[in-house]
Amino acid sequence: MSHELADELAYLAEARRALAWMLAHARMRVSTGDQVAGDRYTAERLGRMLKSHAKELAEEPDSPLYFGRLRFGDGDDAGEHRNQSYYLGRRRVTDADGRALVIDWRAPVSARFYRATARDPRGVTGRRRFGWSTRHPVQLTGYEDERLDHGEELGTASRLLAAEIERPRVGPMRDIVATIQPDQDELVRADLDRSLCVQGGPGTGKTAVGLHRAAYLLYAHRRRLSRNGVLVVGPNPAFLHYIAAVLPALGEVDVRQRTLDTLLSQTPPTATDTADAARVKHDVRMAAILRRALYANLEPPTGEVLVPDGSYRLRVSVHALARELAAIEAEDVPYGVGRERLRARIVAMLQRQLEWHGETPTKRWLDRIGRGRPVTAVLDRMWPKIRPEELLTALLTDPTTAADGVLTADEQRAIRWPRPPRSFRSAKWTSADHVLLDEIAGLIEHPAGFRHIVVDEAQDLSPMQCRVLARRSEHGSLTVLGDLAQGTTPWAATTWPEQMAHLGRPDAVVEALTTGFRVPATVLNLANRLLPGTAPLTRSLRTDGALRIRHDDDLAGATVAAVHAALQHAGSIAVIATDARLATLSEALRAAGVEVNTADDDRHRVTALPATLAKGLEFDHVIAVEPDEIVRAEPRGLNRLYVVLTRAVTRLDVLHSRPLPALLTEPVREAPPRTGQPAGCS
Ligand SMILES: Nc1ncnc2c1ncn2[C@@H]1O[C@H](COP(=O)(O)OP(=O)(O)OP(=O)(O)O)[C@@H](O)[C@H]1O
Repeated sequence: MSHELADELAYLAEARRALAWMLAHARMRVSTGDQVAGDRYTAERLGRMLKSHAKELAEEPDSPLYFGRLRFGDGDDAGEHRNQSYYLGRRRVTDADGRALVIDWRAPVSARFYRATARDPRGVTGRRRFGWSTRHPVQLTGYEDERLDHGEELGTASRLLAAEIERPRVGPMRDIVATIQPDQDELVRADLDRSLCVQGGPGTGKTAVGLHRAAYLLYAHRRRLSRNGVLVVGPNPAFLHYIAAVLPALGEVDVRQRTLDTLLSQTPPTATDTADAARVKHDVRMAAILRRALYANLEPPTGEVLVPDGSYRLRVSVHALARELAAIEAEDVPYGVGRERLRARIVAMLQRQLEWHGETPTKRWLDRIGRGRPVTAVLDRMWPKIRPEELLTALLTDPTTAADGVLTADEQRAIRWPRPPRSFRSAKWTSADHVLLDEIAGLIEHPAGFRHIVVDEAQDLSPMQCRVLARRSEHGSLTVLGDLAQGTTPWAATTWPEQMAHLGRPDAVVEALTTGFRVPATVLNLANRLLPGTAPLTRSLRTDGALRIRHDDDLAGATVAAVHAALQHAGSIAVIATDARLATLSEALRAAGVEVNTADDDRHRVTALPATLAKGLEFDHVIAVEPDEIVRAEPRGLNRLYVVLTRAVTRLDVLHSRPLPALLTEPVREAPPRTGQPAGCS
């Protein structure tokens, strides 16, 4: 064993002792915590905090304590780090004297680990990456050095990076702290107030960047983001399940992760729209229609306000009421605020009259008059209280008035309920209706917002869905991740500036990620044929992939054979087909004795996945069945097939009985010359 490795092993032993001390110390604090705290509430909170800290630490010995080491030289550019050496890990580890043996990957100095280059070393003379065994208990297996002061730099040629991205995928998504790339790190550590839009082809690390950015922001702005500060929005529950472990592995358990549906309602939709109705309801023109429908409830006054008060009769004239109504409408405040403002102005006018009589109204008097019948009755007529469900029921029962001049007759017909419910209480709502209800609720009262929202697969959001998130980030910022080429909804975005405008950030700069960490070049080349000229420019780091295209009239038999062959290799396997075909394929697999994951049991290696739920996921081995059927199943079927094919990490089998979509078999046409920006980035 070399001296250096021996030194490293000695350091590791010391760091492990320090961690054991931290754990023992945390446990002791758990047991004494409630004696230290003054009252029961504080004791309970403190106890909970200490317990979770102790639990976190107890889990730590199973994972590598650190992944890298930085050494600084004695030059000016080293600054306060002159001649220092740091170990970087997922968490800070300190010994009994408070000396940091491992620093957090999010600490400011760690940025130099990810970004220093031989050309721009930033004071760093040496960078070391450690390799660890993947079996438990983890062992240090070696390291890889870059002497930046000698001009050495591995970049993406790093052996440890290659091993990491080629590691078989099993179970949920993993964190990438050990191998974050410089362009990814720039995005992860961007300022909290900066809204980002990240366009990148399949497997370029958009999801990984978004999640690491959330973890970074929570570290750098812990107090500002403490409660309900950060929200992550993903396309479907399967995707959220897949990414759920990343933030907790980075020590962050307080981030809400939601789909748009679950963000909007605790209860799932109880009805479905026709394709035409959904298209209209997701159109941004609905925002203007809903506003118009809501404000159509304002009525000019028809009589004065008369409040008998002891020997006085206080009055507000029709003219004064009309003047206040117009003034408040022009103030552009939420509808609910407008109503209360009108109430306050009426009361203020009554108050002035009382004062004119030489009386001084008390706060109780003001409250009584404000809530009393004469004022409330006028308010209910002029500025009535409205429930979102009531308004939407009226609109979908008869859209004519509100939609006149905005929607065509056909569009109005598409959203009109064929059989309106008796009351809004018995109405059944679709997923798009939940978006409209939220728009109305937002017009009435601003919703509670988040300081930062990470939105994944954002190309698929409709303008109305974008507005849901814009409303919740009005005083915060957004990280918007997506790929225009993977847009599969009827309303998928065609340009990012337009989508960012719907998200309330028209000026956000579009950043591009162009290195592919998942899809092998052979597979990417095949998938890119589906979208000539529009697939984003991605340079795959993976040269090891295998692609097999097979014609077989017995698709079920061919699928079973392909799964058996795939099971000879390590890693996860997905059979992806249209919903309609999948039932037959799953049955054939089970009949052949293959254990297939279900919604309640996902411990097996094989998943049968509908093409519509594949987005964002990845599998070592993908078996895509009958591409032509996937393309024909929906209007943006080519984009769907593009998503399906690009789920493969190592091997892709394409099985077909019908002819393949022509684009996959035609000779590749010369693409128009590319400018510096990826095609999807316009
Ligand atoms: N710097 C990195 N080091 C190691 N692995 C990485 C790195 N960046 C990304 N990966 C891995 O590459 C894979 C793809 O990443 P991710 O899912 O974030 O890509 P994506 O751009 O969101 O893809 P898609 O658009 O297909 O959803 C993941 O397994 C991720 O862990």
